[in-house]
Amino acid sequence: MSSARTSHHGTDPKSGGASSVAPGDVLIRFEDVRKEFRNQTVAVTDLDLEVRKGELLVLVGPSGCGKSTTLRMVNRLVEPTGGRITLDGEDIMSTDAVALRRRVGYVIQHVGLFPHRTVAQNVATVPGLVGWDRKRTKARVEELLALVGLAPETYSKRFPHELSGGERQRVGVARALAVDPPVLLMDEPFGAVDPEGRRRLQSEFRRIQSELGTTVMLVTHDIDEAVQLGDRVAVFSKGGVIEQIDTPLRLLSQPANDFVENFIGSGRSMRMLGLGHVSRDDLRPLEHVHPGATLASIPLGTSLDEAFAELAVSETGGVLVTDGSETVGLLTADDLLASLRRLVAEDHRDAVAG
Ligand SMILES: Nc1ncnc2c1ncn2[C@@H]1O[C@H](COP(=O)(O)OP(=O)(O)OP(=O)(O)O)[C@@H](O)[C@H]1O
Repeated sequence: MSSARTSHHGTDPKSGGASSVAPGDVLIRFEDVRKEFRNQTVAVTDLDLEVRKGELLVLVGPSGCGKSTTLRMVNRLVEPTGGRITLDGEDIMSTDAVALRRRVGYVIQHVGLFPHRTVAQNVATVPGLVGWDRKRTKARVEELLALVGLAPETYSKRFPHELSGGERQRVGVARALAVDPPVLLMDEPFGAVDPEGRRRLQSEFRRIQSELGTTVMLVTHDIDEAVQLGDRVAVFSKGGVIEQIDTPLRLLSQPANDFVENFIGSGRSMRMLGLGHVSRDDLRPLEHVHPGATLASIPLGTSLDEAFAELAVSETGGVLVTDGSETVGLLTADDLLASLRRLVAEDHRDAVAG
């Protein structure tokens, strides 16, 4: 994972450690940004926000709080009415809007693929606009399709109506990544996918993003998606106000105020469990297994919430943990709790070090 995974915090949950980040590590900066629409709706009041190079920053909050407006100001689909937004130090208002949009990928829920163009032609849209030759474009399209899990030989020539919703979403992601933009803006990108496909797509996307080192701002109203995907999560309230910006674990373990706590809602601890994974350090030796006991087994790397579900139905209070075909240890409820505590302590240590 890129260095962005190791987040550094200041002590102010609303700054998300802004003061501790070197200026060169910030890719997008919002300074006192305001957006008032013609009908006098103030969607964003006075926003200060820094997006660090290589991080995946999630904007989450209730409907109508200004998340999409904030996102769309970065590529000037919406123009700010006050303050300043810089991309790599350059004021976006003095950058040509078309050139800006070529540097900033944009993925929305209803992907907006061109219906009469094949998958390959859709992915090749921006390379075509910026004048890549055919050979380079073809190689890039194939590389990207493979990256998002769509075998080029099967999918290149299909049309959007010949794809499932999840496959269309993947094509949308591949298209947005085609010229390797330094920034990707994503507005509810996985919204159209069923829950199971969504989880898979989320984790695949996470892998791709960290491989490419793309800086991502992603909008969702789903707190589960936010804490699963984000290096940091900004919780918005009405008027584009940031109530807290922190790592997922800090957000869940130390909500800054009642608004954040209510927004996260019940199930905070289960969500925290979802952030951890069973590792060798959690296990006790196999001697602890009761002779004659029949235990379920789970692989190393299973998320702690799934491990918890197995433990909840285990008659002896333990599950075996495997690495490939080998059983490597026993996990009990106490071990699971210890693992969660360690996770929180490590995150806290990072925060203090930052
Ligand atoms: N073009 C527009 N003209 C006038 N008001 C607008 C416009 N676009 C958005 N708004 C208003 O600005 C506020 C913020 O909208 P925005 O779409 O940014 O919220 P959001 O947090 O992304 O919501 P959702 O999760 O429902 O998409 C809302 O009150 C919305 O009605």
